[in-house]
Amino acid sequence: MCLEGQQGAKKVAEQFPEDRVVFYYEDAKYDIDTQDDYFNLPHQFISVQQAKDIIHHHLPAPKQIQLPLEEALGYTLAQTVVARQSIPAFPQSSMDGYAIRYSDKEGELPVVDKIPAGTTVEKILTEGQAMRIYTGAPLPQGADTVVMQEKVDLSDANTIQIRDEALQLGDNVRPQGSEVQADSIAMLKGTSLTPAAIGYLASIGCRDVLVTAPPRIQLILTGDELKPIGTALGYGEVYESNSYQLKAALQQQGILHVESRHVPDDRSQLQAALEHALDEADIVLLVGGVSVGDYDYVVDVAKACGIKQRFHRIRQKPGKPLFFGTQNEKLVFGLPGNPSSALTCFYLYVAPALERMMQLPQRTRSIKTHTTHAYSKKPGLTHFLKARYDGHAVEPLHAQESYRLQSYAQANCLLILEEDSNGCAAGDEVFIHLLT
Ligand SMILES: Nc1nc2c(c(=O)[nH]1)N[C@H]1C(S)=C(S)[C@@H](COP(=O)(O)OP(=O)(O)OC[C@H]3O[C@@H](n4cnc5c(N)ncnc54)[C@H](O)[C@@H]3O)O[C@H]1N2
Ligand code: MOO
Repeated sequence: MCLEGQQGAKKVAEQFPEDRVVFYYEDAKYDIDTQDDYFNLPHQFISVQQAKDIIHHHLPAPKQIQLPLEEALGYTLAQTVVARQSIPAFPQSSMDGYAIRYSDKEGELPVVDKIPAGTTVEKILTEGQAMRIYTGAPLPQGADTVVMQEKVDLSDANTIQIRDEALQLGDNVRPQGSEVQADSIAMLKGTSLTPAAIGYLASIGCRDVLVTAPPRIQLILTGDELKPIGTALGYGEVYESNSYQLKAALQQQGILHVESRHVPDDRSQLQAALEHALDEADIVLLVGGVSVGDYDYVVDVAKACGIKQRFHRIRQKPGKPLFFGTQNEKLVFGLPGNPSSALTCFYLYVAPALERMMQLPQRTRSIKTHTTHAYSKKPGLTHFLKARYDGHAVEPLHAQESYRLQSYAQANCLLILEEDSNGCAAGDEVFIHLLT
């Protein structure tokens, strides 16, 4: 059906002057006047880029959570941290040696006291004296310089003579507040919490941090044929493996705790599991049952649970039957059950959504390189081939079938062959999607 000339279609066409707008018959009942109207359509069999745009449009605003520092690795700081105190909190020696007044450096100085690290009583150094001091110890009041112990002659009478031509005022002293001043900005909101960032926050006495929260995720695995690993396979059974790879991929995104549940191909059990998951989670990942078979209930059950379909099926291989829907701010992905398809859909659609929701640094994923081998395909679907990139060129691997993971286990990227292409010849320039 052609909507040319109708109000809604006209307005969309005005907003996307470069694009041709094609509507399926079912969609024609929707009034499309705004970009929101477009994104709210229950799209079918769309392009990879449309799918990415639709997911992006429906992402909820990032949330925040307070975490103990030791659990904050990899998250993004959601609040600027202001230092409560100056660090170092006192002028501190950075060497094992002697604390002196710089103006006394030529004289013979009696060593009148000893200051180990951890000394809690402030000592006072008067003119013409030295004090033994150790790395990390507080400088005595009156001292301004530390001489390394290798650069002095120590007499039997416990006096020192300095042999350090290059000695400068303030040498080997860490001034109070030189790391950070009390009440100044210690770390800006948006900083990625690397091991060093966590160490730095600990060193300034910060115990808990406000970070962008990882979404709560529930995994639902569907299929009568699935058996847990560790048991013997009966006739017609397969090991349930998708939960392992998806949980591992989620862990790489900083999501460590994921609840998963296996449900048989039964409409009411699936509906109960999905309703429970929607109560508990921000994102539900359903796996399997998303295609067109008589036992593929995911799409129907999602609708019965009040989930609005945003799209079903993408013009891509593997992962063609991917479903995406929302219920208020909750996201529901129906990943295809074939293991390669599930993982590829995770990498292409779920991982970028998580990165945005968690405000993680955007990784450069798509790069241009050359392929070592030819690969032919028919136009119509974007192909994502399991492939290995060595820094110079990319090699498409064997075992591209979506039920197989053998070569995926060796892959570090996906080689992208565009929807309308016939494939590639050896040496052709291609885009790859990096996985590591
Ligand atoms: N007539 C058609 N049949 C199929 C089409 C189609 O367009 N027309 N699409 C095919 C494509 S492409 C895919 S991908 C699959 C997706 O199917 P489902 O999402 O419905 O997945 P299932 O049928 O439940 O399972 C597919 C396959 O994967 C195995 N599986 C499922 N879950 C797991 C798991 N957790 N761990 C390990 N293996 C799993 C399952 O046993 C099947 O072998 O549909 C095609 N069919
Ligand atoms: O899209 Mo399916 O994922 O080709 O096997």
